[in-house]
Amino acid sequence: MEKIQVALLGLGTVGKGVYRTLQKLNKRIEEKLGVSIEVTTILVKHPEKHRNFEGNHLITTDFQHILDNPEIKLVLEAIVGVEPAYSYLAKSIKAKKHVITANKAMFAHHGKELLALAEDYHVQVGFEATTAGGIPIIQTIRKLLHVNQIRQVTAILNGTSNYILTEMREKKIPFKQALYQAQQLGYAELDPTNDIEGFDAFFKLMILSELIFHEQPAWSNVDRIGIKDITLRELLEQQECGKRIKHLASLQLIDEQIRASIIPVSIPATHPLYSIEGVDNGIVLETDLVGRIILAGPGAGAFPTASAMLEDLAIILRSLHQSTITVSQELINSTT
Ligand SMILES: NC(=O)C1=CN([C@@H]2O[C@H](COP(=O)(O)OP(=O)(O)OC[C@H]3O[C@@H](n4cnc5c(N)ncnc54)[C@H](OP(=O)(O)O)[C@@H]3O)[C@@H](O)[C@H]2O)C=CC1
Ligand SMILES: N[C@@H](CC=O)C(=O)O
Repeated sequence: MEKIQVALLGLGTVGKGVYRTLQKLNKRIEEKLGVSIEVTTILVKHPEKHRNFEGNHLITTDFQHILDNPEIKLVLEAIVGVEPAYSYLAKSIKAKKHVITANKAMFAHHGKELLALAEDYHVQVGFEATTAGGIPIIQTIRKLLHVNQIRQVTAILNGTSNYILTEMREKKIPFKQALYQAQQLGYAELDPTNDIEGFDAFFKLMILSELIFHEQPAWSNVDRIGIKDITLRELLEQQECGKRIKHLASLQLIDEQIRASIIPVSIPATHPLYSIEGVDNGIVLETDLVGRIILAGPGAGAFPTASAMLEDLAIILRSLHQSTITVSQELINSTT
């Protein structure tokens, strides 16, 4: 069976989730895709932390090992921050490697450039894991854009914030304790500022805006308020009135202008996102043809994110296989 060598950038919550899922589901992937995936090189920042990590691969801090290895066809990126992630992926693409990323901060800043570069170098970019964890929102939107027009998106896009608000309200615990739990569960980033101040949901909303409207609003025009100042008392008061405070991201086109916001809102039980609880994310798409579509599911964590990255991997490998079949068929046709 053909072996596909891949590199993993990052071996934290997501990196380990991807690695372990590949080990666990190896047989299934082989049966479904007809190829065997082998993680040969893993890039980390602090190699001493990973000395006892299972498996047979090179753990390195030198990205050049990955770049210079022509056998590595695909790079899965799960590191933190805009740089060096963007440079690594741009270089990978120029070396004709396909890339898959979970890094929304980087992709909100540079997704457009990476997609254009990938087109020039005839490789593919997967970014399903950047937005809403395991929910296949990117593929769903892509499928809807052929004929439908998406007019409005209302969503819960940060698993950590939703988890904190749910835990505080249900268990009557303070913000700090709920945040600590979210960190222990691998939902919150190591530095949780982006989660609790709304930047993480902001980056995800900008990625959706780019995908749906082919541009982002001016970042300075987007209202962004996080959840860090919401008190247990406020949550319980709203509950008394039959409402729940949710951290809502909204995107819509008004008079040809993209309007976006990420703010806490008190919503009634009739709202489609009222029952999205815990680490789940929820997305309501309003479209002109099919109408309303609602997606919900795990918005953070090792395995939901691994699911999104590996579905991207499957899509890329299938399309490569498909183009090989097409090319072979064309060759057969031209010789007969
Ligand atoms: N956690 C989640 O639920 C989700 C996270 N994401 C995104 O996935 C990415 C990874 O998140 P997560 O796994 O939680 O983060 P972690 O902090 O758990 O892990 C980050 C990993 O990246 C490595 N790393 C960081 N900077 C560098 C660098 N400059 N060079 C090489 N390696 C580096 C770290 O190395 P070392 O271990 O040596 O320190 C670590 O292994 C982020 O962009 C995040 O936004 C997306 C969806 C869900
Ligand atoms: N920290 C993020 C992880 C997934 O994107 C979140 O909590 O949603």
